[in-house]
Amino acid sequence: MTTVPFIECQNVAFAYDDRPILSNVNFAIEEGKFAAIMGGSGSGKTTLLRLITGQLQPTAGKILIKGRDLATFSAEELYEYRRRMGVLFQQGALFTDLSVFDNVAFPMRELTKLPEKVITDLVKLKLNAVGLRGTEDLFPSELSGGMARRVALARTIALDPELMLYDEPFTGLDPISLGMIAELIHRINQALHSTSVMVTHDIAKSLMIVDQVIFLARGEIMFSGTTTAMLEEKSPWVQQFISGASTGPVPFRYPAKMGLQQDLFGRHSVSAPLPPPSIAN
Ligand SMILES: Nc1ncnc2c1ncn2[C@@H]1O[C@H](COP(=O)(O)OP(=O)(O)OP(=O)(O)O)[C@@H](O)[C@H]1O
Repeated sequence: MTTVPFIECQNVAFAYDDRPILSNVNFAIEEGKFAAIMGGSGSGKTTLLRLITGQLQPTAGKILIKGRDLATFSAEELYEYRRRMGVLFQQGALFTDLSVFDNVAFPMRELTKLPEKVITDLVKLKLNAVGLRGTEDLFPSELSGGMARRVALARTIALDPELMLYDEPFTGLDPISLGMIAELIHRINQALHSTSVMVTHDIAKSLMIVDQVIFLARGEIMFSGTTTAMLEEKSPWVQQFISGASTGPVPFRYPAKMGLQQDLFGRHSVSAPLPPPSIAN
């Protein structure tokens, strides 16, 4: 019997106005699996995450959630879909004027009618899960970067989401905090059996915790498969990303609309010679 994937992208394309960002994106993530979206800066990873949340709509193709086209969701269905989603943003943005307790309780108070007593117990359980029980009365300014990220993680799992989305959860962390967050994300994924998608640049850590990798380059999928298959992948794009080499097929330059010469001397100056580089002054 074939199962319906939790998320399936079918020939998805997306453009910001007339600027194409993604094309021909096809992949499926089965329920309970953990996928990493990797790729160079500007390759469209966050855009893909926004398409999955329904914040953006594809310009072509379909995104199916449990077999249903996200574009056909009613407002109520979209609300319900998002309510069951936990999103951990880059930097983990906590509300600075709320205590740790109120930060974690926030989604419970906003999205449920749970009594305060139950919320208090749940907040303690969630903080315990990230190793921070006892920090309830602290404010974000009193936390280290790693602790703040863990509080944000506790808030993200407040309502036991069935879909977890992480946008570069390791950014700006020291190696020890990074290891802790990676381990926590892994444990939480195992405990909640949630389907998870993580946008990340950190190959070493993420390959240890995810089941599959979707590798984007120039807005297209260069590789999609298991972590083992990725490590064995011969494509120079993937190889350069894994090795972190500064030279290779991954472009260094933004694709400017005109050449440098035209940019400096005007659109009709194709034949004007560039001056020699000046070392004076
Ligand atoms: N709101 C927007 N309007 C117009 N262009 C945008 C917008 N958001 C992103 N872009 C452009 O879309 C491209 C892909 O951006 P995106 O943020 O998805 O890339 P990314 O792979 O997540 O990059 P990074 O790893 O640097 O965060 C980039 O060239 C970016 O400049």
